[in-house]
Amino acid sequence: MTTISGDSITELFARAVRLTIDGEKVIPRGMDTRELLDVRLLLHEPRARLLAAPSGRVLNTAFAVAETVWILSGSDAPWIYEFNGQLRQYAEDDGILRGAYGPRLRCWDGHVDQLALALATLRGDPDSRRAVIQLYDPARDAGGHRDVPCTLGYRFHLRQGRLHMATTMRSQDLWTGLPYDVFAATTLHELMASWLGVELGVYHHHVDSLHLYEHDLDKAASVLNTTVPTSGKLPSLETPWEGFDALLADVRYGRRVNHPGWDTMTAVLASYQQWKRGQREAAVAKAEDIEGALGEGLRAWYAVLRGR
Ligand SMILES: O=c1ccn([C@H]2C[C@H](O)[C@@H](COP(=O)(O)O)O2)c(=O)[nH]1
Repeated sequence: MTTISGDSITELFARAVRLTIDGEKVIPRGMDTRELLDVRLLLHEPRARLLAAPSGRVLNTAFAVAETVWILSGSDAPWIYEFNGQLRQYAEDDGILRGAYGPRLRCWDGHVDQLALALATLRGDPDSRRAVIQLYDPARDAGGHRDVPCTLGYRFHLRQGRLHMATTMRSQDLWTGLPYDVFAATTLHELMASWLGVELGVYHHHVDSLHLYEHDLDKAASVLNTTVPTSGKLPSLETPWEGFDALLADVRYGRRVNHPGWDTMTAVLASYQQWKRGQREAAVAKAEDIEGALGEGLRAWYAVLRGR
C-alpha cells in the first residue's frame, strides 16, 4: 500500500501525480493508463478541499459545487449536465446516469436514506462501526451500463470526539475524477461532523486503482515542475440536519439562505448558470463578488473557458 498524506487536496494531488506518473502501464477498456494499485490518501484538513490550480489543471469549480449538491440531495436529474456536458456520454439512452450516487445515498432500494441512517447509528452508538453508506450495487452495476460507480462506499468513525471518514474507490482517474470526488466526499464528511456536533477528523480516500490516462501525462508532468500552491480551508458549511434538504433546494435554485458558506455555494452555481446562458459579463461580475478560494477557482475556470 502507498500512503500519501497532506493538509490540502492540492498537496495530495501533486504528490499523487508524482507517484502515479511512473506507474505500471495497463490498458483497461482499450485506453492506455499509468496505474498505482492500493493507494491511501489522508487529508488532514478536509475543508481544504478545493484544488488550487497548479498549472495545467484548473477545476470547473461550479461543477464541483453542483455535483456535491446533486449527490447530497439524492438526485439523478439531468440538470447536472448544465454544469458538465461531458457527463452525457455516460448516460443511457433515456439521458439518466445509471451510476448516479444520489438516489443510492438517499433512497437505496426505493426507501432507505443512508445519510439519515448513518447519522442515527452514530447518534445512538457513538463508537459504532456500522455507520456505512453503500454505493456500489452488484444487482444494478453488473448489467453493463455506461456509468458504473467508482465509489464503493463511505464509512464514518467517531473517536476521541473527532469524526473520521473513509471512502473506498474501485477506480480513480487522478487527473479528471479525484478532485471532484474528494470535494463531494469531504463536504459530506464536514456535514456529518456538524450534524453530530463533533470535531472534523481525518479524511481517508482509499483507492484500488489510481491512474492517469496517457492523454493527460504531458499536462500531469507540468504539475511536477511547479511549486504547489497553498490552498486554505473553505468556509464552514455547518448546518443542522433538520431542514438540510430544504437548504439544498434553496442553493440549487439560487435562493439565499443567510449562511455564509452555503450562500457562497449558491453564488457559484448562479454565476455559472449565467455564463451558460451567454450572460458572460454578468457571470464574471458575480464571480468577482465571491470571496475566497471558490471565487478564485471560478474566475480561473472562466479564464480557461475564454481561452478555448
Ligand atoms: O467518480 C468517478 C467516476 C469515474 N471515474 C473514472 C475512473 C476511471 O478512469 C473511469 C471509469 O472507468 P472504469 O473503471 O469503469 O473502467 O472513470 C472517477 O475517477 N471518478
